[in-house]
Amino acid sequence: MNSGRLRDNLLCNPIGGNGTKNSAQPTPYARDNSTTHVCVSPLTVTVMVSLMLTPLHLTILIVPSSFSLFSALTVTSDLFRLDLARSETFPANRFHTDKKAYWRDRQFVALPPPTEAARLELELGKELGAGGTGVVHTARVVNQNSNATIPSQVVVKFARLNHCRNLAREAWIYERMANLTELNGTVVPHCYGFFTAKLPECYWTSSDDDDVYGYDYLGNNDHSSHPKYPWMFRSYDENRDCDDTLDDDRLFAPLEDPEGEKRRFKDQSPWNKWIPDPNDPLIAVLVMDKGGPAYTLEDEQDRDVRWDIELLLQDFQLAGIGHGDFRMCNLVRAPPQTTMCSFHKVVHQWNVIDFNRSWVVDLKREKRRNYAAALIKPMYPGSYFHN
Ligand SMILES: Nc1ncnc2c1ncn2[C@@H]1O[C@H](COP(=O)(O)OP(=O)(O)OP(=O)(O)O)[C@@H](O)[C@H]1O
Repeated sequence: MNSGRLRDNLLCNPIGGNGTKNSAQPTPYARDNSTTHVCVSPLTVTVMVSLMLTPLHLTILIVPSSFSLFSALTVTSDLFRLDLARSETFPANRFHTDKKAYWRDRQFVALPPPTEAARLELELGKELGAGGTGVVHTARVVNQNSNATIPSQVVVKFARLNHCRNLAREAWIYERMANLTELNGTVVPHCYGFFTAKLPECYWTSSDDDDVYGYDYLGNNDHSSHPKYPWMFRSYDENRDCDDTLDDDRLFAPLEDPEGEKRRFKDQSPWNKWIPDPNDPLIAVLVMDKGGPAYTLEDEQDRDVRWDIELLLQDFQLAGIGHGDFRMCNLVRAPPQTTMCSFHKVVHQWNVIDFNRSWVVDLKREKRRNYAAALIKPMYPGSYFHN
């Protein structure tokens, strides 16, 4: 069962107890549909001790994060030029394991996007992959005027036109990881920000007249598996009028009004009630480091690979981030510029991507921290992971 399903179970069936010790289990935790059994391995013990002794991987970083380096982005291709601005991300509600509900929390807010930061210019390359939310392309860095060194190749994840809200959520997870944890650049690719632009403001560079006059830019009638523009609907996009529901949309327990100034909570976010507007379509993208090939069953035969994945899952546990969709396709070889994980003192060989289904707990405020940490850890390897 993936961690999202496990959390759903918790919401439906309150579970008692912290689990049982079972040294015969090959993986740190074993779970079934009706109850939760938490099996303790040496790695689990490390997490538990860490939860008592360390600041939970949640350190306020003093250096400006990669997420705030740029306030403007230009993406060019043979067909178009897009000028995008940094946009506000979409905060999640806190998942409160004691209350068994999502909860509005004063620390779960979006940061104001930088307006006077540097500009990044990219030339779009080939498509790397596509999924439920978007399409990912390689891109060459043509120019950038920040003081930071960034790799010459990055990736751009385009939301399809109906999935900008989901991408804004993924962006918030990257923003949170970049500002409150050491995960970016060690177990997830560095993310260089979340940018949006209105499609009508796009500049068409194609010399083909059909592209300029009367072309179906939304892809409503394009049924090919690789539509011409990355934001276009794909044949498998069933619901084009709204984005997919997120977990904390349906399980939010309202709180009292927030105190003080207007804060950027989930329910006050402009993304909360966002629906795609076919007459004024929005383009939304994330820019991040390029990882290598995705995990395969062959990789799984390697004990060192399995160990590295166990360690990086531990990093997520300590940061309080449940992935929600932990599958083979969401594990990629770490980018070459990956830095050492300060907790394990190794450079992880793998990185986790795709966070639009993620959920966040604040472990230091959970009454049953070990239980919450166990809940965060997805089954690895397992049938859901092999999907
Ligand atoms: N940073 C990256 N480095 C290398 N490859 C990547 C990166 N990000 C995405 N990809 C590739 O693009 C594919 C699609 O990306 P991603 O999973 O983020 O899209 P999605 O639309 O959110 O998919 P899903 O249906 O799983 O939600 C990945 O499976 C992977 O092959």
